[in-house]
Amino acid sequence: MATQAQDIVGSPNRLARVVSHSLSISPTATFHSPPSSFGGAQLTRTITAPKQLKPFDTQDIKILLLENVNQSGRDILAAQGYQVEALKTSLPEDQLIEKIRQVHVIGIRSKTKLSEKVLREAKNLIVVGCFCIGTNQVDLDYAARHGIAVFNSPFANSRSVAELVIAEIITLARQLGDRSNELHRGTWNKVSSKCWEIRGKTLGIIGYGHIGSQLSVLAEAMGMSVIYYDILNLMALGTAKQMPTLSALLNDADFVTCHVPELPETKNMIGADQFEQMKQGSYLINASRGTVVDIPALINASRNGKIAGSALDVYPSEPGGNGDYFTNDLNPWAEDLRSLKNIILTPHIGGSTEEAQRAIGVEVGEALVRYVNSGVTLGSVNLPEVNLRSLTMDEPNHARVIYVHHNVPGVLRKVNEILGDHNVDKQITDNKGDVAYLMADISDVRPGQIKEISDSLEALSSRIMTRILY
Ligand SMILES: NC(=O)C1=CN([C@@H]2O[C@H](COP(=O)(O)OP(=O)(O)OC[C@H]3O[C@@H](n4cnc5c(N)ncnc54)[C@H](O)[C@@H]3O)[C@@H](O)[C@H]2O)C=CC1
Ligand SMILES: O=C(O)C(=O)COP(=O)(O)O
Repeated sequence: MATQAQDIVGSPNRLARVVSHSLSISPTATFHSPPSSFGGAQLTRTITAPKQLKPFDTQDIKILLLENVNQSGRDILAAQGYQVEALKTSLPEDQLIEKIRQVHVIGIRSKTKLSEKVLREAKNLIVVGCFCIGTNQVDLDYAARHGIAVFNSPFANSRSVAELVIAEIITLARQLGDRSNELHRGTWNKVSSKCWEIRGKTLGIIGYGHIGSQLSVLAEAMGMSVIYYDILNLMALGTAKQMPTLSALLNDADFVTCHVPELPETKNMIGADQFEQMKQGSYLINASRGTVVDIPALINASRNGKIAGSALDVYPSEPGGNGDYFTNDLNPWAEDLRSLKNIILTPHIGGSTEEAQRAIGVEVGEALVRYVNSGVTLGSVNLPEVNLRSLTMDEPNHARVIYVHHNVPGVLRKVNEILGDHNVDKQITDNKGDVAYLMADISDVRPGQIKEISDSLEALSSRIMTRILY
């Protein structure tokens, strides 16, 4: 069971006003006159000047961060005055549901599953920050259809994963794990049989995206030949060669490494048939997602000598936190896997470096602040990417209206009938599939009118979520 070491940042005891799902955040605190100290200067509201320029009472925003999100991300959020609660582990589903009901923002990594069941309870949630690359753990479609934006960090840990794989290629080729374990147990076992240089060997990369292509460059620099397979036709780096089929790659590679996302099409992408097609005595590495490799098939292929070694960083089921056991209770074949020779088992650490975690904390932390404070969706993986220049502080009685709605005909006309009583300074709208995102800055608004605008927008049948900022 996950230990829940708590590390509370911010002010957990300060009561947040409940923000309704039609999220007009603290409408009564919406209009902040420019502080006199600004003397009418043309100050733009930016996320780095939160103290007096904040668009609403940021102390009302409740954030839950799970899975030991890096301090860099926590600091960015806490600096805004948000209430930030940070836990070191993921949470069991029942506890997650209990917690998620109360927060406006949740930050997770690869472990926490935000399924429809969980998100259905998240009545106050406006945004999810995945402090990692993968977003397969979130029901992106459900989130979009309920106006919940999702952000991630698309490549801040790619280099760390690529470097780990390089280390694993050499470790497997030289059986370093076994030699080290033997000597740890006191056994001197100096052998060269079936230990190889990697120079001149062929690396087969499945998925030539951010990680696969970075790995390609590093592997060539060490004298390997690189071939890759991808569903997209992608430019080869260096002298790498794209293969027409997965089978062609499996037939030719000495080392096969997987870098595809978790998708229905990639589930058990490497199974008994694929091991069959691999070279005798070849190696398999998986640092993508645990569902990509059929592990019982890998165990068979290792036992019958087809596979000379393997490295796994990811598993179909992973423990909730450090110190938890990796046993058959979690994955029925765990003991068999642990008993194999020349297998490197790591606890999903591909992206776990100081550099990567710090960069991810900053990138996702800033995206969350931008979204909460300004409604900007740049970098969102499930909503259309919409940006609008920030309001300036010297103009009183401005408001930013955000209206997430179903992408059906006639909505803009109705919205603009509502906003038309005010001066619409600027407006932008875009859609992604069935969901559209509209942002408008309006002026000549008196504080009492905010609720009226919000209620009118909420009454439209197209409404998914309304937020009024400033
Ligand atoms: N072990 C770890 O700690 C980490 C694991 N990851 C995992 O690695 C995965 C890959 O990461 P990136 O390279 O950044 O992703 P990416 O999106 O840049 O690249 C993935 C590539 O896979 C290709 N692809 C998709 N479906 C395919 C299929 N059926 N057959 C062949 N190719 C296919 C795509 O076209 C794309 O080029 C992530 O989705 C994540 O699950 C990412 C970071 C850290
Ligand atoms: O970035 C990813 O997708 C990863 O798999 C790394 O996940 P983590 O942040 O270590 O839980």
